[in-house]
Formats: sequence, C-alpha cells, structure tokens
Amino acid sequence: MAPNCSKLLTKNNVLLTASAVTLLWILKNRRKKIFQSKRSVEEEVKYLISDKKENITKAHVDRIFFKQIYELLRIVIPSWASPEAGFLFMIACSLVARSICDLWIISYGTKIESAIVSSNRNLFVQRLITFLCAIPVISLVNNVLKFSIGELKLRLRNNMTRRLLDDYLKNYTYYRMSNLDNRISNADQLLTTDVDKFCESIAELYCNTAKPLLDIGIYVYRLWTSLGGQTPMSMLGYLLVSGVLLTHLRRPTGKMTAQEQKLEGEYRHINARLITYSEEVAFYNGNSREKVTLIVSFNKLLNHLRNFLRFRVFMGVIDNIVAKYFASIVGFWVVSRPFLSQTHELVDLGHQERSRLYYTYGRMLVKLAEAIGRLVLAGRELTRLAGFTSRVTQLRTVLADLNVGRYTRTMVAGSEHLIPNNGKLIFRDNIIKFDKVPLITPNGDILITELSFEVKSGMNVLVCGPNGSGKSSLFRILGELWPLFGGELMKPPRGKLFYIPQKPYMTLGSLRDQITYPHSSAEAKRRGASDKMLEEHLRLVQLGYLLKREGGLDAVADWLDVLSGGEKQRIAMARLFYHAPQFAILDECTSAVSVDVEGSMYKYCREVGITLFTVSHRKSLWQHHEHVLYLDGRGNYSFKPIDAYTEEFGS
Ligand SMILES: Nc1ncnc2c1ncn2[C@@H]1O[C@H](COP(=O)(O)OP(=O)(O)OP(=O)(O)O)[C@@H](O)[C@H]1O
Repeated sequence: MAPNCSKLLTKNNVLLTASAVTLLWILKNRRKKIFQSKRSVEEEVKYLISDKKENITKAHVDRIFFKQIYELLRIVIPSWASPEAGFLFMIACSLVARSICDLWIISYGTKIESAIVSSNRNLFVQRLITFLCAIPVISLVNNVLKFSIGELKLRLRNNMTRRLLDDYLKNYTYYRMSNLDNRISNADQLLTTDVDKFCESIAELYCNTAKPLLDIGIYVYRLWTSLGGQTPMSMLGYLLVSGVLLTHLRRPTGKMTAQEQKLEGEYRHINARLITYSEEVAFYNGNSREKVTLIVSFNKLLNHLRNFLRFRVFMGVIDNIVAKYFASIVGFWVVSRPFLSQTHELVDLGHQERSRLYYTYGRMLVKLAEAIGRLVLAGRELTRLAGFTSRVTQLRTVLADLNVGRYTRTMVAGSEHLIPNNGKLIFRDNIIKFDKVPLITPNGDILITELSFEVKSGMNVLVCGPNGSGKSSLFRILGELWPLFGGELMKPPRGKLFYIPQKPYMTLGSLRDQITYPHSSAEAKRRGASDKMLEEHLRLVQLGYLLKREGGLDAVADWLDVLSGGEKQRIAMARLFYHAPQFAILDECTSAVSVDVEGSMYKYCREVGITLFTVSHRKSLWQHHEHVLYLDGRGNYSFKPIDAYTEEFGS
C-alpha cells in the first residue's frame, strides 16, 4: 500500500507541476501579447510634444533652489510694506494665538481633570463653564488663520500671474514661445496649474514651518525652565539628524513633481487640440486615431503618477517611522530621564505632584515631538516646492530670453553662424524696403540668401510662388514675428501695417468688437468711429444682412462658430477698412470670397490709400496690382512690374 501511495503522490506531483508550468506559460504569453500589443499601439503614435528635447529640469533643495525661490518671492511679496507681507504677519499672529490657545487648553484640561479627581463638583462646573466661554474665541482664532492663508494664496497667485502675463503678452512673446523656441511646449499649464500650485505650496510651507517653529520655541523654553536643558536639546538633536536624512532621501520628489506637471500639461494640450479641431477630425472620421493619441499620452501620465505614488508611499513609511513614531520614543526617553534620575529635584516631590508634573511635561513633550515631526515633514513640501519653483523659473527665463530676442531652436547643420536680430530695422512711413535681407526660418533653413526690393505707398504688389517657397515667411519677417538675420529692413511702425490671414481670428465679444479688433468698442469710439461708419464698412463687404440677422452691432456670439469661412474673411476686410493702415498684407485672405465682392474691396482700398501685398493665385486679382514678387522655391526671386506679358503667376 505504502509504495503505491507514494507512487500516486509522485504522479500527482508531476501532474500538478506540469499544469502549473502550463498555466504559467499561458499567463506569461498572454502578458507578453498584451504588452506587445500595447507597445505596438504606443510605438505607432509618436506625438511631437514628448519628442521635443526639453531641458531636463533639476529640482533639488540646494543653493540654486534657494536663489530661484528668492527671486520668485520678490515678485509675489514685493515689499515688507505690501499687503502680502501684512498677511504673512497676520498668519504669524494667528499662529501665536493658536499656540496660546493650545497651551491654555492643555493647562485648563489638567485643571478640569484635577477637579474631577478631587471630587470637587463646584470647581468642576465653574471650570467647565470657563472652558465653554473660551470655545468661540478658539474657533475664531482657527478661522482667522484659515482666512489669512486663503487670502495670502490668492494674493501670491495674483502677483505672479500678472507678472508672467505682462511678459507673456509683451510684443509677440506668446507667438515666439510656441513658434520660435522649443524649450516650453505647454505654456498654458505653466501659467495656470503650476503657478497656482507654486503659490499654494509657499503658503502651506510657511504655515507648516512657522507653526512648528513657534511651538518648538515655546515648548523648548517651558521644558528647559522646568526640566533642564538636556530634555529639549536631545529632541532638537533628533530633529536635526532626522531632517538631514529625510531631505536626502526625498531628493527625487522635486524632479518627479516637475515631470508630473509637464505630463499633465501634455495630456491637457492634446485634449484641447481635439476640441479646437473637432470638425476636421469628425470629417476625417479620426476618432480611433485621436483616441490612441490621447490614451498614449494618458498612459504616460498614469505610469508616472503610479511611480510617484509608490515613491511617496515608500517615503511615507520612512517619514512615519522617523518623524512620528521614533520621535515619540525619543520623547518618552528624554522625559523619563529627570523622573527616573535619583539626583533630580523631582525626587523630593510627593507621588501626586510627580504625577501632575509628568502629565503636564509629558503633554508638552508630545506637542514638542509633534511639532518636530511636522517640521521634518515640512521638508516634503519643500522638495515639492523645489519642483514648482524650477518650472516657474524656467518659464520666466524663457520669457526674459524671448523678450530680448534670444531663442533656442533646433538649428540645421551648418547654420550655427546665423545670429538672430543681426539685421537693421528702420521705421519710416509710406515705404517698405528690403535691402539684402536673408529669408531664414527659425530653424535656420535659408529660403532666400538675400532679398532686395522697394515698395512705396500706392504700389500694390502681388506675391506668388510655389508652396513652401517663403511667401508667408516674408510677411512674418515684415511683421517682426521672425527675427531679422541680416540686411536692412525699412518699414512703417507696426500699427501702420495690417495682416489678414486666410483664416481670420474672431475675438470674444460683440459684432462691433469683430470689426474694431484689437481695439475695444470704447477705444474705437474714442478714435471717432461711429456706429454708422462701422455699419457702412459691413455693407461695403456685403455683410449688411448680419446687422439684421444677429441683432445689430451689440449682438454677442461665438463668432468663430457663427460665421462661415467667407463671412469671416469679409469681416476681416471690414476690419481693414476700419483701421485704414498704410500697408496691408492679404495672405490668401479672399479665397472664400466671390470675385465681385473681392473687386469692390480692392477698389475701396485704393480709394482710401491702403497699399496692398497680396498672396494669391487668382488671375482676377492681377488688374489690382502694379508689381509682382515671385519666389521660385529654389532660393531665387524676381520683382518686376506687371504687364500684359507677365506669365509667372499661377504657380
Ligand atoms: N515656424 C517655423 N519653423 C521652421 N520652419 C518653418 C516655420 N514656418 C514655416 N517654415 C518653413 O519655411 C518654409 C516656407 O514656409 P512658408 O509658410 O513661408 O511658405 P509659403 O510660400 O507661404 O507656402 P504656402 O503657399 O504653402 O502657404 C517651409 O519649408 C516651411 O516648412
């Protein structure tokens, strides 16, 4: 029987092992397949944002961080006499008041308990009533503290946002940031969430350090005067050692926080793109493709958040051990020493008095240990703040660079010698003159080595050439969006040059705002534009019916959605009539407008003295121009009068 049984067992074992191996193999293959399919989907989508080489953000609590935070603090707290400094003071006062309340609660709690222990009913009731009367004051102190913190956060955010927006919207910095520079890919995330979190982090850190520091000061003083210096000094020694250790272990937090914000920004950006281009995507039926792009971006974010969570949990365990529980053990140890010592003056006291003192000192020591723990944990906030600080500082650096014309881009090989803003810009009315100006893209690609031509007011010019030959690039240089790499450019100041793109921008606001953009209605009125005049402009571009349909110039709508492509182009023309600049650049801006409307618009421009640069392939437009600038797309160009034999157009 026994050998049979063992045989059976061995057989069973073999079977069990075989099935376990098979199960493992199936599971492994399944995981491999899932992993492979997930990878192949992710490999298919290489969206650009993440592939752009960005500076690797270093975010440690070190000398650089303290320098950066000092600079940012000077912005959010402009002076010691500012309201922000006032709120810092108010928080400090509220914290002092709260600590006094805490101390009072400790000592008064002991008094109530001693009244209970000594069975003194009258004293107990009397003390309880006093305690009850103090409750509203304590509650008020707590909420004044909450209010001061909330208001401080708002004020810090207000100051930082205003400063950043000042720089972001100075000249064309917002354009340059996304078109000329590749250091920051999602300025919106930085300007919104990151700034908010940065300010929140400062306010939190201030409270999380100010209150424990104050508590430590109070309790160290009280314990020192009653138990001697050794007890509080041992606790402070522990604070120092644990603080240094935890700060070192938490070093990756800053970088991980910065990375989290970057990935959140990317994911948000991809979502916003889908909203902007929803119609185009819907016509292409691109749901699945867009979903994959979104999921890939979300997975990246999710993986990072998961890793960050694991790291935080790991650090939480260490934090709890070091800053919370071990601090309590150290607390017990140090408070017990004078009571256990045979030489301390406490030895002479009776049992009841010793119990009372131990109770009071013990509570103080627990509070001291808690305060030390909170201070050590505030280090965690400090490393998070380091992450936000480096992100906000990076945004400020890029803004400052762009405002002085310095930008970082992917230069093509051999173009390192190109220096942006090396050309000369001269402002003069009624003339546009390119003198040996090279046409160079922000990447450093040379489209035309040297471009020279002169246009005076009254000489309409048709610009043509194949796709990618540099027509729009020419206007970007003329509009000062792109830097001048060399030569001399003479032109009227910005306000006297107007640009109308193929897809004109419609602002938020009334129908009147669309015509006067970027002037507000009030500004337009100040400049003498009456409603009658604006309505006349609308009629000139055959949009008079909009006044009736939409309910007059004051009608408010989302004009980007409400108007058709051709209507938007005609609004842009009415806008041109309102501004009546010296020169206007029309970049295929009448492609959706019928020929007769187009003709009357050109006639009107000539009447009021607006000189036009037109990019168009329409033959119907030849008659409205005197010169033609032809870019051949291979680095050559010609500039000559239009006559009956001109053939170049219609590339
Ligand atoms: N922001 C940019 N950064 C780098 N290169 C750019 C940028 N914008 C345009 N380019 C490149 O510059 C070249 C000229 O572009 P541009 O838009 O001036 O052509 P275009 O003549 O207006 O073409 P189209 O007729 O198609 O509108 C193209 O090769 C384009 O890829």
